[in-house]
Amino acid sequence: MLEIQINHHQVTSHFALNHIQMKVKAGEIFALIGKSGSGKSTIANIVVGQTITKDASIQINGKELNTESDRLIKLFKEVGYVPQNLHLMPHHTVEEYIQRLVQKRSVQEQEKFIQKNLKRFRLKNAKKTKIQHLSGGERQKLALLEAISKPIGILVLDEPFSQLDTEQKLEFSSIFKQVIEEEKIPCLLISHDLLDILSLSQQVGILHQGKIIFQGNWTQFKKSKNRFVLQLQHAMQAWKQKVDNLFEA
Ligand SMILES: Nc1ncnc2c1ncn2[C@@H]1O[C@H](COP(=O)(O)OP(=O)(O)OP(=O)(O)O)[C@@H](O)[C@H]1O
Repeated sequence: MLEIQINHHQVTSHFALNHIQMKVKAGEIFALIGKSGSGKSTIANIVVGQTITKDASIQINGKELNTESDRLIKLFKEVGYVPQNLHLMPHHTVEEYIQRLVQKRSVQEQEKFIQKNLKRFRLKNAKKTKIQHLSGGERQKLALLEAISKPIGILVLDEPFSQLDTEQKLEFSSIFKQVIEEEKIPCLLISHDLLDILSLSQQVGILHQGKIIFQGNWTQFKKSKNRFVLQLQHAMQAWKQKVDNLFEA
């Protein structure tokens, strides 16, 4: 279980996070959505330990990460993080890159890890391709693979869909969901587009000007009369109507 509590975090004189509370169970995805500038990346950075704040608590199974000593580390040790801008070494092939992730293991274990994950992440056909020549979807899959290649207690992804086309989004979603379930990790997923997280997350939180103005499961989302949720529901219905019209025509 991941428990996040950020009481107050002042970013600028005009912007602060206030009263943020989220709980994510093992194997579940909590999708945090909000418009640009609502504070999503600031929350992600606090949860992974890249932004230091004292008035916050980040706990994995009751163990506090946000302590004086852990705040000195650039990224909390138990955290897997896929940032918005990926930093993958461009001149390695996919296979070399994966091997590098597990180079401390025995040769046999390395080979087992490589074969298992080339299959699981559907990267077999790209194994000899240099990272600089990969598609956006392949790069995103490799970044996720890297994040889970060490023992972690939580996983945080910041806008993983923003560089992907529709087909890549669908493929990445399905692999991502399967990996989270298999690894049984609580996951915080940051996104600005509700359509990307539909049927992917168990819970959704809506962030507005540094505050969470709705959080719950999809049944609660459907029933909610919160004005921000209603706006999103209308947008979704409009999309559905467009798709229906296209296929009925
Ligand atoms: N290092 C910084 N210096 C000054 N202002 C900042 C800094 N980081 C964030 N902000 C401000 O804090 C607010 C929240 O930014 P944040 O990046 O968390 O939003 P976001 O929801 O992730 O936006 P986006 O979807 O565009 O990435 C914005 O008003 C932003 O300008």
